[in-house]
Amino acid sequence: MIEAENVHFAYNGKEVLRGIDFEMGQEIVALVGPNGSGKTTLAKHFNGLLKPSKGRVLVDGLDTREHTVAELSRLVGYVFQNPEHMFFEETVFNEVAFGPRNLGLSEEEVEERVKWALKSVGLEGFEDRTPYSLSGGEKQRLAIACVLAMKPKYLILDEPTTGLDARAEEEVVEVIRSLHESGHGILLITHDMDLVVRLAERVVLLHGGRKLFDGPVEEFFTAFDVEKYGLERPEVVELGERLGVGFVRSIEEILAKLGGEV
Ligand SMILES: Nc1ncnc2c1ncn2[C@@H]1O[C@H](COP(=O)(O)OP(=O)(O)OP(=O)(O)O)[C@@H](O)[C@H]1O
Repeated sequence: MIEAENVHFAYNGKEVLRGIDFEMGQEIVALVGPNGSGKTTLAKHFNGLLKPSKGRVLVDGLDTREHTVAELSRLVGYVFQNPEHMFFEETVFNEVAFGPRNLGLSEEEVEERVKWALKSVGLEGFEDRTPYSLSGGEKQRLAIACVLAMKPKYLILDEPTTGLDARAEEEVVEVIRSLHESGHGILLITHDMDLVVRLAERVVLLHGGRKLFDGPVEEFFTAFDVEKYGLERPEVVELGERLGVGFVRSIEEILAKLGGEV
């Protein structure tokens, strides 16, 4: 469980988190909100990169103020936006091996983890490639593999599909689904409401450093005024309503519901 209790945080005296309460387990939670609302700042509290100026954050009961980022990254993996800027090794293998080697694991264990992490994101066979030669979607999956190799229980993914074409996006979505199915809790920071409706179980909306919504994705898109916060309702949700089939997350669901009525 990741728990935030009344978290406040200020950069140079300017408060950007104003008393956030939040908790999540092994679920997929979408963290949304306009630019500058505090999403990244909040997420950075969950692996200890930032510490609250007031309130506290607990990760599986560990108070982040009492533990280092290195300790917390074994529990919470953070995949940053545009992760390709963080690659520095010459091969995909070494890129993924970097974290486990730093943990002091034997080379045999390192190899096992690298294989497993690359397989989890569908990049088997890419070991000897240079990270820079990968496509956008492959780079994103490599970044996930690097974090996964630390075997974290929770993953924070910051805009994991931005800039990807439809096919690459689909591959990343599949990786996220399968990580969730294998028991990871996933915090998805995104501006993409289509991604939210496809993947998330719960939505948390930040605005001006405050939490204004925290609930099921269905309630967010049907009972909450998302447009007021500059967010768009996904087309599939609009379509479902117009066709009178209620809340749906995909075209397949619409077809299934219509088919069921015929
Ligand atoms: N290192 C920093 N120093 C000073 N101010 C910062 C720093 N990082 C973020 N801020 C400010 O804190 C506020 C919240 O920023 P944050 O990056 O958490 O928002 P966000 O919701 O993730 O935005 P976006 O959707 O644009 O990524 C913004 O006003 C931002 O300018």
